[in-house]
Amino acid sequence: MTTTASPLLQVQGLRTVFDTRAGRVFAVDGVDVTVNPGECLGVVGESGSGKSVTFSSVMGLVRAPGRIESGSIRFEGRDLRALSPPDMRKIRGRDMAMTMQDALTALNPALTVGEQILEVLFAHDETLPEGRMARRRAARAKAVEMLELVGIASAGDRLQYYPHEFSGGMRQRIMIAIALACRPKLLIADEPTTALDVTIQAQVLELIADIRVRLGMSVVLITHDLGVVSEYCDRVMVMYAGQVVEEGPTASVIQNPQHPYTRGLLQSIPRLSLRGQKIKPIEGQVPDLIDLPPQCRFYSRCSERLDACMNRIDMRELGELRRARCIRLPEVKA
Ligand SMILES: Nc1ncnc2c1ncn2[C@@H]1O[C@H](COP(=O)(O)OP(=O)(O)OP(=O)(O)O)[C@@H](O)[C@H]1O
Repeated sequence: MTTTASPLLQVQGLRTVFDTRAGRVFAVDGVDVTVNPGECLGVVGESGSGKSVTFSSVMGLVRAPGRIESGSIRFEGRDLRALSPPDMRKIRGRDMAMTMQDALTALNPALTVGEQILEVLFAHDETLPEGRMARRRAARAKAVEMLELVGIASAGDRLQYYPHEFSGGMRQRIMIAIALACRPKLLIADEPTTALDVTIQAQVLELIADIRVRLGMSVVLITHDLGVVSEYCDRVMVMYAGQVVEEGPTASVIQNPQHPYTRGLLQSIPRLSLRGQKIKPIEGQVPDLIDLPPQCRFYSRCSERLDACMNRIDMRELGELRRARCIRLPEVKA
């Protein structure tokens, strides 16, 4: 993917916190994200690393007790944090859309899937004709088209069905259809396959990959699975305890991981474990995000730690569009 085109999404220094009874949770702490037009960015990391909160922040969907404390979020150059709630609602749905991990709770159980797709189209689709009946007819035709696009047969009839009448895989497809109703430029798919069995997982991922090419959109794929990233993503961003710890073109990161955490992730999955090495899980726990010491966040779990890792560790540019947050790495001066 070229780096010369202006980014579709550019996030800099994002900090999102949750004020809880136990204290302030630094869920996202100084995260930078770039998504270029047409590319697929994989976001990987263990549970609680801040993947969902980062992209809920981008979508303007963080709710109290959470809030964005600082950072800038630009979409096609527009500063999203400066937009009014109605202007942000317009962008959400029309220009960028996010599908949630659990389709059953994300969909409205009281509305048919047709009503839910129509709701999005009526709110955002400026190409619908004037006049109540003509508008409804055109929107219905588009809803059928979207269900067909995500591979749902007898789409016209299925518009009358409620979410619970579909299987888990079908519900994910419906959520994708709703997200795509207005042909957004960016689709953020948060763990689209978590609740699904392996065959259906592959179908949903293929579907997203296929639609991405057909609609020419960018995709952010949030996942625990580096295997999925290696198959579908141009670039990967590895998150740990609210920070990005490594980033770069997928093949380069997977063949030559620079951060000990990325190496740990690779060794903990069967398909991609480095040649000749045994599969082994990363020992220890993600640190408590409330009381974070200034040191490297991976310190307590890192087998390569040095005394100097007790200091604050910044991201280092490594050349070839790669970056990692580890003191052991030589910095490349541009
Ligand atoms: N509503 C909330 N209240 C308090 N803390 C929260 C809330 N939502 C998220 N967090 C904090 O933010 C951290 C990051 O959450 P996030 O959902 O972004 O992780 P994730 O990497 O997407 O994990 P998963 O893969 O399990 O979805 C959590 O560990 C939690 O500490």
